[in-house]
Amino acid sequence: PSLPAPDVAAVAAVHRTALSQGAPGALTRIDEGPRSYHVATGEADTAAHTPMDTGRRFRVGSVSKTFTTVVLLQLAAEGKIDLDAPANRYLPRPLPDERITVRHLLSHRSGLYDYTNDMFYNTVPGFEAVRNKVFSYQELIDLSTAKPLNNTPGAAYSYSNTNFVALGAIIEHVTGTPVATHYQRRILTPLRLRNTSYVHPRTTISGTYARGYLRQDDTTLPLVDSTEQTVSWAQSAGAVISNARDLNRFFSALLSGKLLPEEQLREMTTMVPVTADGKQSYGLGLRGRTLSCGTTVYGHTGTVQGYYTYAFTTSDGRRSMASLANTSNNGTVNTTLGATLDASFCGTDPA
Ligand SMILES: C[C@@H](NC(=O)[C@@H](C)NC(=O)CCCC[C@H](NC(=O)C[NH3+])C(=O)[O-])C(=O)O
Repeated sequence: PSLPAPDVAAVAAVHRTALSQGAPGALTRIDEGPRSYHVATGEADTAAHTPMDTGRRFRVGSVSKTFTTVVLLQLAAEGKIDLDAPANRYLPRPLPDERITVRHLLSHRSGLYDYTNDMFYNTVPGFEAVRNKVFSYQELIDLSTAKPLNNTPGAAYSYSNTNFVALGAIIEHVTGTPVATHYQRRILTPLRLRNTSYVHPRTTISGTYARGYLRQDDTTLPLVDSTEQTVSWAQSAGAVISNARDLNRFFSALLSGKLLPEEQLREMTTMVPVTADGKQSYGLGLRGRTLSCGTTVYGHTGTVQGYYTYAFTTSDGRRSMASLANTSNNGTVNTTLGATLDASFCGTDPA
């Protein structure tokens, strides 16, 4: 079934609303076969007054979780990891509950506490305390396991960055190779994602990029430029840098079966509802959203200081969209930006 054409005017209206709610800039790129649609609004750099453009790189936050999942599931397809084995079989130091499986980590059902709740309770002080820090996976896991599990392993969906830090530790312990190398060899090189990188613990973004601006908890105070940071607090859960074109290519390739064997892609896209209305779901490192027109799209969202990302594609990978607003700690902007999905895939302005 062919989708209605993207409503580019509606995307631009969503951007304008996001700017009115405090985002310095926004970009959306839609790719469908040889066609691409571009909408860029506001500024990529508020000091230099550089206009936003859709080619700029940015920190993608939890969209990184889907990259980590592709590596993990390729290892599963190679027989190196059993998704239903205890995660402890593959970790250098055990998690506190043997019942936690690799699949629980991939689907946010382990119960492991999310250490970022404490780390960023006070947004800017929390960020300033870690922006130049380098953590080991174990240090982050230890921050989590200092607190009790949220739930019995497998009993419930409970989003936690700890899950994907543990998966990064598993990938490196099982293969002896850094996650960065796996991203490069298994995803970035084959798909020619030349604007995507994993440069942890380097704090700078190379090439042409959008600067990110973190809103303070006291919203009357000016935005904080949060562009340079290690993102070591997230790593395999959130430290990838990319741009809209590369994200669209990544998700299109993933959903059209170019990155995983059928068996693993089926496991990844076996979705569990995570909202009462059933419109939002989670599979393995993958979010599902059913839009106002009934179309379900697959991808991930991302939040890292100064950057909100949406990156989604259709079930056949035919049409993909990536949107960025270069602010964060602003839930209104994050919700507003999500309306680019309806405009891009349903061709309507959901307002
Ligand atoms: C939700 C999102 N998750 C992610 O992208 C991960 C990597 N980010 C976080 O857990 C947010 C950390 C705090 C951000 C900070 N907030 C605060 O400091 C709040 N006190 C900010 O908004 O920049 C996802 O999966 O879509």
